[in-house]
Amino acid sequence: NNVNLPPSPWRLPVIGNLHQLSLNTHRSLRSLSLRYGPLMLLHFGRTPVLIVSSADAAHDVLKTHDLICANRPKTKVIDQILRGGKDVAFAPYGEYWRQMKSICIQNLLSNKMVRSYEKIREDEIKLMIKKLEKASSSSSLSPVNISQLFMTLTNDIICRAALGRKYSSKEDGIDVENIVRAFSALTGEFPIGEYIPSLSWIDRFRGIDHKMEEVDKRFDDFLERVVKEHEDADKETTSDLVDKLLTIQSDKTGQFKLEKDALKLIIWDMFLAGTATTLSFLEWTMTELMRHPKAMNKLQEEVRSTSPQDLFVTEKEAEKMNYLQAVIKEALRLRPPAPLLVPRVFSEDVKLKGYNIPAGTQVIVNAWAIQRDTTTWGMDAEEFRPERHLDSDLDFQGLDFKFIPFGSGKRICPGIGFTSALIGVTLANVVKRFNFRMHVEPQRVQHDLTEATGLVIFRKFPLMAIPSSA
Ligand code: HEM
Repeated sequence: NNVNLPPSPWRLPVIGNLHQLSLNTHRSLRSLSLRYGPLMLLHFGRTPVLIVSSADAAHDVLKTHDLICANRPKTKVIDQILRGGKDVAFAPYGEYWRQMKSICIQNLLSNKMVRSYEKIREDEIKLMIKKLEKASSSSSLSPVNISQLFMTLTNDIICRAALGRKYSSKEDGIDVENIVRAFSALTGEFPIGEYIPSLSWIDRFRGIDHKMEEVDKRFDDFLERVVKEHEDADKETTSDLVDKLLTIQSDKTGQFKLEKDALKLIIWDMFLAGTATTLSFLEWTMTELMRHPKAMNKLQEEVRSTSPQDLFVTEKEAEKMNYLQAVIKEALRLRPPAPLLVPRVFSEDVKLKGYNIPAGTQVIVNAWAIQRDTTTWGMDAEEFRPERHLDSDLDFQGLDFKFIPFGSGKRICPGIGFTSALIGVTLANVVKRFNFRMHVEPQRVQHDLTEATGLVIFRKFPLMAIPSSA
């Protein structure tokens, strides 16, 4: 029944509203929602998709109706790479998902586990600082690819915490960073066949199907090797995530059976959900700081005055730096790494603000638009201004719906602690030791802030800067 559906823009036969979306979906969706309202119904092909664009509407969906909106839609990428949602992030809501999420939390993401990786973080940040020192002492003053440094940092930390050691292309002939990039690019390719099955040939023609198979195969080969290495290793000496997963798998007495595919998909999720988002956060935060020298100076003053010269800023110190914490919040507000969160789907019919939404409707929450809404954030909502957080208790734990970079409710990101521990101490140590001059290649001046496409938004072109020792 089509009675009292939310407002919809005019749509074309077959493709629905797809022609109204640009590559930067969060931006086109906001423009449409400004005309059609905070609850707007679009059609991707024949699939109905509810677009949620205000804090108030997000509260209704993610809190009031969290339970019937806790499923994820099924897609081709999920079917192929994630074996129909046998991972955590795309598992259907239910007992399997609950068990899988709790395994990740207990064995990698809990506060206790996160604290145990402090030394790993410190080691890797120090290595990154060494690279910056080398660049800053060279007489050539050549720009450094900051995005690449952050990619290596996050990737190496996840590798060491989850897999027990670093995997790099040089020694292992395997380039994990590249797989992460390739998969992220894939989430930005709009698979038309997903929504319009009769047009699936276009995906084959564009090579999406082939790229998907390739990413799948490369990552699977990598994981196969990691698992084998752990199976062969001396059990007494190691206890990383993979070891723990193998123990759970071999436990025949427990009620939950962890299949081999599921074990690999947990690792896959930790990699993709963890590396891409954290990298995106770091590169955009540094971008904003370099574009806002006043904020950068204030941050440097805070860090340099509270942490003794030449010493590594500890995590405890970083947690207490008010301006640093405000910078982190402001970057998560203005440039949420996953601007449309992760899509959900209604498992039952539901009534929202008087509108009828049928079961099976997909739900996209435009956190990016909500976090730039002038009615809740004020007229300067588009500006990067960390000061707005200084006298406020507002947090990103998913309780206040005007600020939801990690989502909310049952499906909230379980990696908030893991990420928070890393980003503060990374930023503090980097800005403490170096001043940065942004370097934009002349042919890219117009595009310096261009966003790549994908579920997680990277910079389209890497952030380049010339560091000098402070
Ligand atoms: C700045 C960093 C990060 C951001 C912005 C972020 C954001 C998100 C968002 C928006 C969601 C969807 C929430 C929802 O549907 O309501 C999510 C889910 C998830 N995130 Fe994160 N995340 C980050 C870091 C991490 C890290 C470090 C890990 C693990 C190592 C991780 C693992 C996951 C997993 C497994 C899910 C799926 C949860 C579920 O479906 O129940 N994330 N994240």
